Amino acid sequence: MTESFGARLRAALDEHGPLCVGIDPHASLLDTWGLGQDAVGVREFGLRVVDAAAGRVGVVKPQVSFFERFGSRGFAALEDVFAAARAAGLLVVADAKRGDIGSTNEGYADAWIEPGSPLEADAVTLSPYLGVGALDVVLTRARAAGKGVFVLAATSNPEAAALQSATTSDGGHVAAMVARQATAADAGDALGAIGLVIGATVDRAAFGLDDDLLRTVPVLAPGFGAQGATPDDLTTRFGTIARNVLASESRSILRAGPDGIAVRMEETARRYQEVLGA
Ligand SMILES: O=C(O)c1cc(=O)[nH]c(=O)n1[C@@H]1O[C@H](COP(=O)(O)O)[C@@H](O)[C@H]1O
Repeated sequence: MTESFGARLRAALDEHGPLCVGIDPHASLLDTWGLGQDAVGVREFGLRVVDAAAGRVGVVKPQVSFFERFGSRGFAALEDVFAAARAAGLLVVADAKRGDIGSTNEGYADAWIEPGSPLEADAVTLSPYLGVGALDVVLTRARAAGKGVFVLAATSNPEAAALQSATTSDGGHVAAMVARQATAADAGDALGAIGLVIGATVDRAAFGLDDDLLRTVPVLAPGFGAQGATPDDLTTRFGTIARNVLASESRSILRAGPDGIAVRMEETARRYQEVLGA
């Protein structure tokens, strides 16, 4: 039987702690890393981050846009980065933020979480703006294939708060409605396959994202590092669910450059472990 994404994520979190390293080859970072503004540059960047991550963290999160900007060559580079990461035993979260009407979502499931697909990842980020129900096909396919998804609930960027904390017709909040609908079928005692994105910069209470709703839900929490949240926010923001949280950092790690990145990752990973008392 295929091992569930929740079980694989649990094992990665328990072995390596919460740090998830974002692979975001911003144009400015390619320059400082001495790499070209082309598909060769983003491929090399991604492979070097994977090299540093292997054995030091459990999860990497390549940001698709920075590869996509080079068209088919960029996607080929992304395929190589995914393959190298998975071969190194890292879980790969494709930060693609997909989400469309149901029939089109089938194509996204084929692309990002279908075993054997050229862009096969372990999980993909999804936007629920066309309705959580429209994502059902991806959620069902993820569970069946031992893959995961992270649905955007309360994102780390300040512009999102008004929309995501808006009040729904039943008096709750949009983010909580997304959380409830997306994770409804995942009830159980262990981590599920359907995760949520909840920024480390947000006040969960303002979005109705109480612990009760999130007990067994994997949480992808960007906002640590460059956006201002610190490792201590793992416990101050997430409290009793902190052990189910992936603390995602991109620029704060990547700015260490090709020579410093392994040490930066190690130190940062250790800091999160200390916060959790591991
Ligand atoms: O889905 C994401 O990963 C994501 C969600 C969110 O709420 N906020 C957020 O910053 N992200 C991504 O997380 C990364 C954050 O990068 P840094 O701010 O450099 O750590 C970027 O790749 C964002 O696209």
